[in-house]
Amino acid sequence: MDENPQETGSELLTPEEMGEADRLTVDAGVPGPVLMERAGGHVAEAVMRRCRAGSKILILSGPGNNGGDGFVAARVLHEAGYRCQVFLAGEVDRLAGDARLAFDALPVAVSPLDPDLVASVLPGAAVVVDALFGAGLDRPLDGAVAQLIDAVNKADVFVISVDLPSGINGETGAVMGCAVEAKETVTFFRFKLGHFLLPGRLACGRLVCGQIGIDPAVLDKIAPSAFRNTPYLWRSAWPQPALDGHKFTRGHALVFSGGMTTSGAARLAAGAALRCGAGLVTLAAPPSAVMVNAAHLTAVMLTPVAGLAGIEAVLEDPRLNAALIGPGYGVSPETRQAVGILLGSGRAVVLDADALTSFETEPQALFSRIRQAAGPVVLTPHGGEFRRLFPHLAGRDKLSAARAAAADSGAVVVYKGADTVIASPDGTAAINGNAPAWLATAGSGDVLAGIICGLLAQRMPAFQAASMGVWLHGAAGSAAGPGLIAEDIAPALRPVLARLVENPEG
Ligand SMILES: NC(=O)C1=CN([C@@H]2O[C@H](COP(=O)(O)OP(=O)(O)OC[C@H]3O[C@@H](n4cnc5c(N)ncnc54)[C@H](OP(=O)(O)O)[C@@H]3O)[C@@H](O)[C@H]2O)[C@@H](O)CC1
Ligand SMILES: [K+]
Repeated sequence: MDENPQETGSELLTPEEMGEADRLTVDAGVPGPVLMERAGGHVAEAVMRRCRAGSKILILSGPGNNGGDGFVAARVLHEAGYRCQVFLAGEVDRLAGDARLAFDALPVAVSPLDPDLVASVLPGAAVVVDALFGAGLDRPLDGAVAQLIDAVNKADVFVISVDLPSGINGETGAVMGCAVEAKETVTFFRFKLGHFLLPGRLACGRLVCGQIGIDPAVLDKIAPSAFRNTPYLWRSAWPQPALDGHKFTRGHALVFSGGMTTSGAARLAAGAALRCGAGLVTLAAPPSAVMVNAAHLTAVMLTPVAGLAGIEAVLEDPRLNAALIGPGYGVSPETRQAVGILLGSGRAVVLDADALTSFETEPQALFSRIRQAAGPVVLTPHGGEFRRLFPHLAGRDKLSAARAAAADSGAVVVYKGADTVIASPDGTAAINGNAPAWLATAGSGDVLAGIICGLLAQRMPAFQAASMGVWLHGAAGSAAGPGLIAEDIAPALRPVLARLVENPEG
């Protein structure tokens, strides 16, 4: 991503919040045309980085201010010696405000947007600037514009989208009818939610954020509650090992193993909990699975735990301060009871996989126990588990579904996927963007649950632990590279953690 993180910040805005930032800036005395001039200037610079003066550039402008940014870019590029051809979707007479001013200042003729005409000139274009629709898109695209977008997507051209690929909803990342598939997207001030939520993220190509003179102080008033999941979000809550500390100050995680033939998931999780800094990790195994676990474990400790009474007994050790249950544990009424015991124990608890599915028929029973729990709780559902626990949220976009799930359950919810959303019951949310495709492999989720449990054992607050866990998991997956299997993730945490220690910005 082409950005200076200090300048760009990690806040993710809705189009409405961006509109508010714009209004506050204009109220503070920066004229709208100045903002548009800078926005169009960033677009022109992106084109100039891509090709030389003399190249042919097609600018597709829409009827609003997104189109206005396109007109500014066209003027700047024309003045710099590029051959610009501008098309307008809509009536010239309906152009208003800043977009109208930018149109009037254009030294280039503007043609009405005829999809066939544009398609005929596409092959000769070095760059197509997509300035059709941005933040103001409020309904699905259809008709001639949809036909045009289809032609642009099929052509082998380099598309730079202004603010958002046209057709992508800036708040949800949804495709509204159809959407431009850009190679690069140039947005302004702060990234928007739709840049990071799928499928929007896939349509954006490379992301660039340019500053246009909006004072970041406006964010104090806007108070955005969604963030990119970067180290900025959680690094200050991460307790780095101190020389005068010892393993007990770094917490003791308890990971529950399934039976003899399903014990691998818990071992993956336990190893990851230890690798990410928990002082001690104990695997609690049913008697049938003690031998198989003993044959595999070295630094992770092992304790036999027989039935629910065994869980009660192991929890008598007050040093065990975080627990994970679910991976390979089995879906059953007994699992529900085991979860109930953990939630009543005051420990930080991570519920994953079978621990979630066991509550499919009575999710409200789980939520009421979570609300009574004295310790923090993190739920880590993938799409299927999410639908089982929160069927009433079907059809919602991922961010609002995750937020509602957190509010309904009282837990921090990690709604997994290529665009994992971490949501807290108070509405704060983070969207993760560093997971490589090859991280979606058997056992990967078990490792993630273990990492989060290990960070909770180190007494990180739940939202920060979950966010850091998701980020570490993605970074380790990238470090391990293609061909990765779940066993590779925990070892790959070492260089990632080393980089974080050296450079807390990651
Ligand atoms: N905020 C800022 O700080 C800054 C913002 N800037 C720029 O402004 C952009 C936002 O501008 P915007 O609000 O004018 O909206 P925009 O995306 O141009 O679309 C609105 C037009 O589209 C139309 N329309 C909508 N849906 C449609 C559909 N499906 N099919 C057909 N038509 C449809 C709608 O028409 P109507 O509903 O009236 O029929 C209206 O005419 C933003 O993305 C950024 O690029 C920069 O200049 C820097 C400062
Ligand atoms: K656009």
